[in-house]
Amino acid sequence: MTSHLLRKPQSQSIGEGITLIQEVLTSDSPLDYVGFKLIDLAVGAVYEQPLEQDECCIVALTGKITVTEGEHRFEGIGTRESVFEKKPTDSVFVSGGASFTVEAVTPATVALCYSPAVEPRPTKLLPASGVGVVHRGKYNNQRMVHDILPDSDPSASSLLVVEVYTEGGNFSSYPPHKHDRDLLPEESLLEETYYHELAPKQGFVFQRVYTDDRSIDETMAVEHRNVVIVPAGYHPVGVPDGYTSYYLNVMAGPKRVWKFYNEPDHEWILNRD
Ligand SMILES: O=C(O)C[C@@H](O)[C@H](O)C(=O)CO
Repeated sequence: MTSHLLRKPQSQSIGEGITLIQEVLTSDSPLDYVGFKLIDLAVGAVYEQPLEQDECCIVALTGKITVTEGEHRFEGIGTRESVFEKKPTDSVFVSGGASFTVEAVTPATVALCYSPAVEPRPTKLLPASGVGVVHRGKYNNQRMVHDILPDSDPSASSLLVVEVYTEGGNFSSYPPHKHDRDLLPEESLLEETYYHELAPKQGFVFQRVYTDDRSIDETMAVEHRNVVIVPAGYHPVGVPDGYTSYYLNVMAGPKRVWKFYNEPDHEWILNRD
């Protein structure tokens, strides 16, 4: 059966030195709020993007880039050659209605994270030094999180962006939680995309996306550079021994609050000594 939630990488030339690896649009996915692109840039390549109704977080996943929007110019940003250096990177937030360019100073991979521009916000560098690093979980449920655009940071009007590292033998986004009901303060409605990388590259992880009524229930073998779309439901990730998992989450919904709801059957996992 073809999965509607799992996207394999493509390799489509969309300009001189620009390769589109992933593209998730609201028009070709079950999502209403979240869009995502991943592009590879050769040195000197310039990607240009006019934004209309969407705001965008440009994440310098690897390599060095220069981002320009109007009079704003952020030169040579980006901190790592591989995401598996496990250090935070630089990003730039650009609001709806603006137009930006990304130029590669070195070979680079750039994540473009989109959501509706609810209110205008100034263009802003989100420097690596400002990224919160959080270690969560215990036993085989440990992960490290880089908060690039958490809900505590008002730089964006609807977008949330986070990176997560999970070592082999561990689960993350676990115990299973969801955020698919606009029911604050108990739960917020946030769609989500997962962009995955693996080290070493031939690895895979398992991700299950499922709702309480099982109208969605897919368990996917997810490989390097795949995207998993989470329109609703629980979305845990399990990482086989020997491999390290990285994923970049983009979330958005009607309210910019990350309030998740743990699946009651598995909540006991959080309450162990
Ligand atoms: O803590 C984690 O395991 C990361 C997840 O919270 C992940 O960012 C997510 O599921 C967001 O809803």
